[in-house]
Amino acid sequence: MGEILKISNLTGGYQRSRPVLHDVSFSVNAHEIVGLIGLNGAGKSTTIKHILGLMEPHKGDVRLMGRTWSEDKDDYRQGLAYIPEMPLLYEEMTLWEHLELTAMAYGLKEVTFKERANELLEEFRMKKMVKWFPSHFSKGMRQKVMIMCALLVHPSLYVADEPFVGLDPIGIRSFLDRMVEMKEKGCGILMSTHILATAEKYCDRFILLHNGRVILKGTLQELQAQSNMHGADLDQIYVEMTKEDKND
Ligand SMILES: Nc1ncnc2c1ncn2[C@@H]1O[C@H](COP(=O)(O)OP(=O)(O)OP(=O)(O)O)[C@@H](O)[C@H]1O
Repeated sequence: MGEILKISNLTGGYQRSRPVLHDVSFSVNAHEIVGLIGLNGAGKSTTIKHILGLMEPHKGDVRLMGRTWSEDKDDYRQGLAYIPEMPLLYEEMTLWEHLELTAMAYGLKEVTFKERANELLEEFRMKKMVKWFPSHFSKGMRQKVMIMCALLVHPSLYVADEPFVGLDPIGIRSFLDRMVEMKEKGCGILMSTHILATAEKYCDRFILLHNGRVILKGTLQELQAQSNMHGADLDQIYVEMTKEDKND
């Protein structure tokens, strides 16, 4: 199976003297959605920062299509699209300009850009707002701009950090439908979320992080077998595995 992202024995964090992640290893393949699951402070966002090349590993490495970020920064960056938890928009740029800027950063052809942009505006019900500035957007609308920017480009890997926050049910459905479509086209998708019922429905595999370590990984069936909880759902496994006395 085509390996898109491979994290090997990653130890990392904000200070070398105090790593947050310890020996984290997992991969994301083409044609799969992988759920990154963990309690508050487990290390999901820190893992994502390492994937985005914002932080240097203390040990181990992160490879996107076989390359590390430091080997080829531009190529690495164009290979992924990121949907952050907190929408980051330029207050002086309209919605359309945000889409245009993304298209330029990824070297999208004009015709492809316009076709995809119009489709996305329609689907996310944002057509009326193309000339608006972010100060007029609701929280969910801001998140939709981030999602539309990510969907405009077709990278090898999508990384989404809590993508549902602030979205209405139709927005969530559009986002998930699109993720499934991108997965079918061969992208790999890594999605961090606390909404386990949705994760269980859409993710092919899961990575359970706890205190900066991977405590379980695999399909739901594999997680059930590893935790000796046959028939349990993701929520039950997660609660059981993160009980303080079990792992500390
Ligand atoms: N900027 C920072 N500087 C130092 N430590 C940080 C910083 N950001 C996060 N941490 C620490 O790193 C650890 C992991 O945090 P991280 O944000 O990766 O967790 P998370 O799993 O994304 O949590 P949440 O579900 O709350 O978003 C925590 O102990 C946190 O205190």
